[in-house]
Amino acid sequence: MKKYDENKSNRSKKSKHRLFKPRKKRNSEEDSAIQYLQGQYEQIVPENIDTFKDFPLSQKTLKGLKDNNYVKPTDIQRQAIGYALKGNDILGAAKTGSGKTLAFLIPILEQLFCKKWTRLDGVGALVISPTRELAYQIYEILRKIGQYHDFSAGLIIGGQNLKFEKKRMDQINILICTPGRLLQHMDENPLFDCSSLQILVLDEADRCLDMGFETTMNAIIENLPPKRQTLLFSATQTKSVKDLARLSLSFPTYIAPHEQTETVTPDSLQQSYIVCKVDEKVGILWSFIKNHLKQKVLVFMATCKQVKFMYELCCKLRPGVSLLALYGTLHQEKRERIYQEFCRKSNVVLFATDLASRGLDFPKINWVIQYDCPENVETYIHRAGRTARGFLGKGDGLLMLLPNEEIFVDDLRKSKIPINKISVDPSKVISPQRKIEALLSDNIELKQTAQRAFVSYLKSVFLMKNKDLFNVQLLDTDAYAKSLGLIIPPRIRFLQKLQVKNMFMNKLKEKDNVVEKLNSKFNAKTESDEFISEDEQVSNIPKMKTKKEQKTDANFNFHNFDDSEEEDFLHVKEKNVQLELIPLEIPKENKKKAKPVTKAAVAKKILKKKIKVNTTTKFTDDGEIIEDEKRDVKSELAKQFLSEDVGGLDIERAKEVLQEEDKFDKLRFREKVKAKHKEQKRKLKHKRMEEEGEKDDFGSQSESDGPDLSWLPDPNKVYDTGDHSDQHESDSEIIENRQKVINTDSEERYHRPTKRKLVVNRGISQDSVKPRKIKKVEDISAALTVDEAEALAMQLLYNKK
Ligand SMILES: Nc1ncnc2c1ncn2[C@@H]1O[C@H](COP(=O)(O)OP(=O)(O)OP(=O)(O)O)[C@@H](O)[C@H]1O
Repeated sequence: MKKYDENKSNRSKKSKHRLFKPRKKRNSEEDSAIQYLQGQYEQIVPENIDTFKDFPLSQKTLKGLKDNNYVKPTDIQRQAIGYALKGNDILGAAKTGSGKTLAFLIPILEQLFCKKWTRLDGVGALVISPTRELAYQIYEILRKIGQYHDFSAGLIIGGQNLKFEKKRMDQINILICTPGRLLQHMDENPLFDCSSLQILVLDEADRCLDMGFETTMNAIIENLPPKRQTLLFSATQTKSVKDLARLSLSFPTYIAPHEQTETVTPDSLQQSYIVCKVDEKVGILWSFIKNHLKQKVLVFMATCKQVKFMYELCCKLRPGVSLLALYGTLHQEKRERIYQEFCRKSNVVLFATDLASRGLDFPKINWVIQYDCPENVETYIHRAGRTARGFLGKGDGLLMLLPNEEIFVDDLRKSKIPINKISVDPSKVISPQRKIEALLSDNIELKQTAQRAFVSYLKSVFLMKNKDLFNVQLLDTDAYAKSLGLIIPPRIRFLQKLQVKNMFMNKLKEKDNVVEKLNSKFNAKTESDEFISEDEQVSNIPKMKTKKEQKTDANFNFHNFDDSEEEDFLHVKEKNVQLELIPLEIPKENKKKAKPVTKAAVAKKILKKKIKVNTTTKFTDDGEIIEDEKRDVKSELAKQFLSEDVGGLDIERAKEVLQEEDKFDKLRFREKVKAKHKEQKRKLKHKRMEEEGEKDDFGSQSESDGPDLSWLPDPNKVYDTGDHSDQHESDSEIIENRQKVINTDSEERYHRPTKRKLVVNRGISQDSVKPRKIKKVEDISAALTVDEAEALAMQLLYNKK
């Protein structure tokens, strides 16, 4: 309250600058009104309350209620408001749709009014709701009935602009929030301060305090001032002492106006159930929708994926009514839009998860269908309670159960829920299976959605706590897949794993039985063995097996277990009981004692073995190590640095080393670039040559044909006189040489290659381009004897003539 006083003084300082005289008068009026109201609190008798005016409420609140047509309080309002005004902690339980929201909003307004709460006083009341939609709904009702008050109210829920919320947190008096976002502000927002909190309200308290929100709620409660008023409301109120202790309630008043009534659900709610096979569900729901086109229907399903699929499928099948879907994985804006659309429309079907099961007050719902069996009775009550709300509300509920789920009806009846079995007229059920199959074959996305829906449903059944009620093994998965239009049932990995695990457990059990048998047999045997001579006993002891043999025996028997093997198994065991039992019966204590291998231990081991971690060694085909240049250090400085075995890291030194290494890296890089350029050039050249080759193919003769020398004059015609027989040399060598000389000579005359001139022009030394053939002539002349040379000269002269 200290802060409150400080703020009051601040306020008076500020007000000096304004015209404040008339306000002073009003203040005194207000004070006396507050005093009067507070004096009346002790005299409230719930039974005497007929209208809201009978409560000692402020004019502002009464006006707000009247404007919204709230004249007569409901049972829970009549009983709870009085105690709440007195400042008692309250545990309120009343049927769904019985007006619990006003039962806590009116006391909040009144308490803050009586304490003259202002913006500067910070958070005075905190309302926590399990879902965003419910928080939004409470916020809207508060805005309506509190319109004449000067308090500021804030809606703090996930999916909204956190920055925007953060800036305004210090100006909010009444905070409506979801647990997650509230904790986020508590942790991250320095402007958030709830040290002067007066009232804490948990709507759907049992849900807020259950396992799902446990840690978040514990953290929130820790941050709240212990001196406060706490109000808990729900249709299925928690009575758990543990929960109440968590909230440190001080002598809470338990208010349950409907506890003595015959039913826990609204009287105007007509409830029925049907039993059908899992593969009939889609057909029945589709037929129901087709037969209730002029109604407002809410269909609850177990998972988001089912909702998504059913919504998309029905949209494609076009039943002739508006369709909506509401589930947690949708974007917040979309969720809000759908919520409002469903509130507004009258002929509409909404597919939803349990997100919409608690607290939401959709107006005038005709039917609530529970397509999948609810987790427990509480969930059933909240789902069904979305219809038949308020004073005049009426509605119907339909629960669809599988044959094995029919036992759930007993639980419902035990919990005072009147429900009747009805049967479906098969002639009225139109199964859209063929259409669905056709749609799925055309639309791969829809098919994938169907597959996900299929798996998610099985998973949800598998994860349910109540195994008597939910048994995934009893589901005809193939038929169910077909009903969703999936001709080939999707793989259900978690089920396959489960089956393997079950098999494993069964075999273990069988083994345990065998071991027990063996133990008893062994005991019996040892007793009888006492009468056998020592020698005989020795001969009966089998040869000791090595550990490895024991292990393989055990494994073998384990994996290939059948009756015949059991015989062998028993036989062997009888002889060597001690050995065979070891691998089978691993004492649990021993298992526990096994030290977990820590990362540090692994690192130590590696260090001991001197293994260089994070290194890769590459080998050639011949087994030689390929050196990785990138990893090896090159500079002397780096080598020295690595060889030093000093703990820690000298950053300056490491920098120097890196700089040194950098030089080598640059060199390596340059070399690489050069090699790359070279390769590019080579490729370019190769390409050019190929292109030239291609040109030849099209332009002239191909290379393989050789150059066309047909235009050259025939050397024989040029040099020959005609009679070759006379000129035949006896010596073959001379003929050969002579021929060469003739060729050279003719080449010189007719084919002086221009290329050589070009080469000379480029400045290449003359020696390197010396015509080889001239050299050959020199060689030849050198190799000839004097006589031969003379003969050759004569011949040449003769030819010239
Ligand atoms: N005094 C009243 N007079 C007329 N209508 C009322 C009054 N109180 C509540 N209602 C109407 O009754 C409906 C249900 O109220 P509310 O949502 O508070 O119920 P609830 O008990 O919180 O339900 P649930 O358990 O499902 O959360 C609302 O439409 C609300 O406007």
